[in-house]
Amino acid sequence: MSAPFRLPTREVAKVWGCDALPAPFAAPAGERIGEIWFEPALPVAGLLAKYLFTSEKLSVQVHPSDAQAPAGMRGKEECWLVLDAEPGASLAIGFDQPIGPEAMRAAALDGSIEQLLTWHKVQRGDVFYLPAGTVHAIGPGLALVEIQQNSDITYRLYDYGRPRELHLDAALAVAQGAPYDPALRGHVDFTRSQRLVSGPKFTIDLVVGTAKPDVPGPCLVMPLEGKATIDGSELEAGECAAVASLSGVQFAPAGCALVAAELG
Ligand SMILES: O=P(O)(O)OC[C@H]1O[C@](O)(CO)[C@@H](O)[C@@H]1O
Repeated sequence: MSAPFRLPTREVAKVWGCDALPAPFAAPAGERIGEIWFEPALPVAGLLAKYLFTSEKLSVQVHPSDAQAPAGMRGKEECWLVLDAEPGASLAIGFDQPIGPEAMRAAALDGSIEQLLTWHKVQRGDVFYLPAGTVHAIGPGLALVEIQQNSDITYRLYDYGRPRELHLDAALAVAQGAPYDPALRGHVDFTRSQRLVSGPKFTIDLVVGTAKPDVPGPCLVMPLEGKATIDGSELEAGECAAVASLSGVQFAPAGCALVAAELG
């Protein structure tokens, strides 16, 4: 395979980010890093993988679908795998009760939307798939991997009074005022390989040990623990590569990794 296969990283400072990151990451002095992006590239240009580190709540937000995104842009479906959670850490997905657009607008304006969302207590190994249109907010005290469509369209409904831009009309045009489907939540214990997500926009496999998942084409490879070897070159935990196939990839016997592939 032609080098370089490692995707370049981008550290994104966020008001809700952390000034101390777990190894192998490190925040530059004085910066609160919320996200480490792996810049998408061929042959997997449609997927964006990130690590997220939170010390405060993210905005209450929603993303559009492919059909709802501005012309020429992708929508944003996303999946989270929780790597670490402080005791009591939680994240919000969907609403406790169905809610219409006007009530959602009023709740976003007065901040009560935060209490109308369903806050899920989380722990290491929890997995959530978020279809476009799902209203959500990630809480503090979390480290997670996010695999998402390669899109940076976030419509904020509420930001706890922080001085960041809101996008209420755009958000209300795509937001589903519905409870979260519990079938979209899972849990892994990192002891065995398994498929975490089977579509509709991408697949994600957790690989524990050396056996390769059934992923026939281009994919992202993200070692979480231990190294993977790609055509003889080592890929460390905390790195991510885009490969044309898994044929040249060797997973570590005692490691675990994520493999993500675009669908459609
Ligand atoms: O608007 P905020 O709070 O910075 O959150 C944006 C972030 O939230 C996420 O959509 C995760 O929910 C990230 O992909 C995105 O960068």
